[in-house]
Amino acid sequence: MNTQPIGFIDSGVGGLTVVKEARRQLPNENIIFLGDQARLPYGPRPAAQVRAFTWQMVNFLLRQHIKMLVVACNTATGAALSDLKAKLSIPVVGVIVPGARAAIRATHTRHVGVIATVGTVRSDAYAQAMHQKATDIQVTSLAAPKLVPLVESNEMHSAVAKRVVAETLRPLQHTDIDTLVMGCTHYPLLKPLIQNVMGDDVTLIDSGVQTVSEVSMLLDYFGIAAAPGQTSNAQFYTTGAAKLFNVIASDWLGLAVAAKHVDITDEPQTVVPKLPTDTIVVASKNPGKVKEIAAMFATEGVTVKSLADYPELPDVAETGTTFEENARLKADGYARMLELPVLADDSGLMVDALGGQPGVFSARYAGAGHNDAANNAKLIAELAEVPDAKRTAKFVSTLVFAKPNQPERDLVVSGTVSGRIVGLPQGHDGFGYDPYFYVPALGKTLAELSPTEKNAISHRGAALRKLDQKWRAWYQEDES
Ligand SMILES: O=c1nc[nH]c2c1ncn2[C@H]1C[C@H](O)[C@@H](COP(=O)(O)OP(=O)(O)OP(=O)(O)O)O1
Ligand SMILES: [Mg+2]
Repeated sequence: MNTQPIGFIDSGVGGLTVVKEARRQLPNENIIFLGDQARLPYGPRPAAQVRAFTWQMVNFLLRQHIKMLVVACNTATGAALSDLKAKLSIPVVGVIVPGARAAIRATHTRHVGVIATVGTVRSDAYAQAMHQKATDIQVTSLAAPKLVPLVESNEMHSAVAKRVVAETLRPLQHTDIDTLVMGCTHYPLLKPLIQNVMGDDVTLIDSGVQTVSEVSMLLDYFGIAAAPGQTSNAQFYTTGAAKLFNVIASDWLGLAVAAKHVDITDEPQTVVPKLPTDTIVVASKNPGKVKEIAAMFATEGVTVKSLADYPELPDVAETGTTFEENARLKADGYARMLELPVLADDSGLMVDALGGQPGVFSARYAGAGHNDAANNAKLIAELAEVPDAKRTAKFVSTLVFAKPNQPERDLVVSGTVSGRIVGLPQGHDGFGYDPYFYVPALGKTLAELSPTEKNAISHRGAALRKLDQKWRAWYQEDES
C-alpha cells in the first residue's frame, strides 16, 4: 500500500476534468494537481517549449514525491510524453492513447472526429494512436483554439460560449462522424454545448475518464495503490492567480478548493539526472540531528551516513564565531578528509534575555565535557529570575553542503524557529534543549513532537526545505 500522491499536470484548469474523474474512480488516492496558468495556453506554442514547461511542472511535482504522473493535458502529452516516459522511473500516463482507444471502441461508422488545440492537431497524435491499433479508422481533426480561453475565463455557460462552440464545430456537422474525441482536457467543461451542436447520435469521448481507468489499472499492476478506506486529500497548485482557479475548480469539483500559487520558472527544463552517488555523509556526531536530517532524505532513496560510520576521523574544531562559519568548517573539513560530498549543520539556541547566548556555544554552554543535561541545567539557572513573558528564544540551524576540495562552491541555507524557554522539561523526544523549548502555536515543547512533526516547524526543518529546493541542481553543477 502506497500513500504517496499521484501527480496531475495541465496548462490550466482543464486537467481538473481528469482529477474529478480520479476522485470518483479512485477515492482512496492522494492527489496533487499543478496547473501552469501563468503560461497558458500551451496549444499554440512550439513543441520544444511545451516540453520544457512540462518538465518544469514535473520537476516541481517530483519533489512532492509523487508515485505516478498523469499528463492531464493533450498538448503536453503530444509534445512530451515519450520523453517523460523514457527518463522518469515512475509510471507516466498521458491522455491521448486512452482517448484513442475509447474512440475505436465506440465508433461504428469508423469515422472519428477529434477536436483539439493547434499543438495537438499539428502533432497528429490522435490519428497516429488510432492507426496504430486500427488502420481502417478515418480521423478528421479540427483545431479549436477558441475553446480553452472560454473555459479559463469561466465563460462556459454564456451565450458567447454557445455561439463559439457552434461556429467551431460547424465543419464536423453533417458528416458520418459518429464519435468525437474531446482532445483537450478543457473541453469536457463545455460538454453540454458540444453535445447540443453535434446531436445525440454522436458519442463524445472524454479522454480523462479513460485515462483514469488506465491509472487505476497501473496502480494495481505496479502494486502502488493506496489502502482502502484511508482519508485521501487533494492539493492544488497554480502558477497563475489562485482566485479564479479556486472559483472554477470549486464549482467543477463540488469541493472547496484553496490552491497555492507557485513559481516554477526556475525549475530545470529537463530531467534532473540521477545522483552520481546514493550516499550523503552528514558531518555530525549528534545522533538527534542525524535522525532529523535522514528523515528528510528518506523518500529520496538516498542513504545518509554520519560521522559514527567513520570513527577513525579526527575532530574538526568549531572555532568560528557564527553558525555559518562553524558549519563551513565542519562541511569543508570532513569533505576534504572523506573525499565525499558532506552536509554539516551548525545550530544553537539564542535566548533574548541572555543577549542571544548560548548561540554558537550551545553545545559547550556548561563548559568542556558538556552534555545536554548540564547545558539545560545552566540555561534554567541563568533564567531563574526571568519572568515567562521575557523568556523568548529562537533556534537557528545553518546547513552547509560541501563538495570535496571546492569550499568556494558550498551551498548554504538557514532556518529558525521562535519559542519560549519553560522552567520545567516537557516531553522525551528530540534532543538537546528540546524539552525546554516551548512553541506557543502548538502548545507543546519540541520534545513532545515526533521527528516529522518537529521537522515541519523546526529551524532544521526550515533549512532542510530550502536545501531540498537547491541541492540537486547544485550537486549536478560542473566544476568549471
Ligand atoms: O533541534 C534542536 N533541539 C535541541 N537542541 C538543539 C537543536 N539544534 C541544536 N541544538 C543544540 C544542541 C547542541 O547543544 C547545539 C548544537 O551544537 P552543534 O555544534 O551545532 O552540534 P553538536 O555539537 O551537537 O553536533 P555536531 O557539531 O557534531 O553536528 O545546539
Ligand atoms: Mg558541535
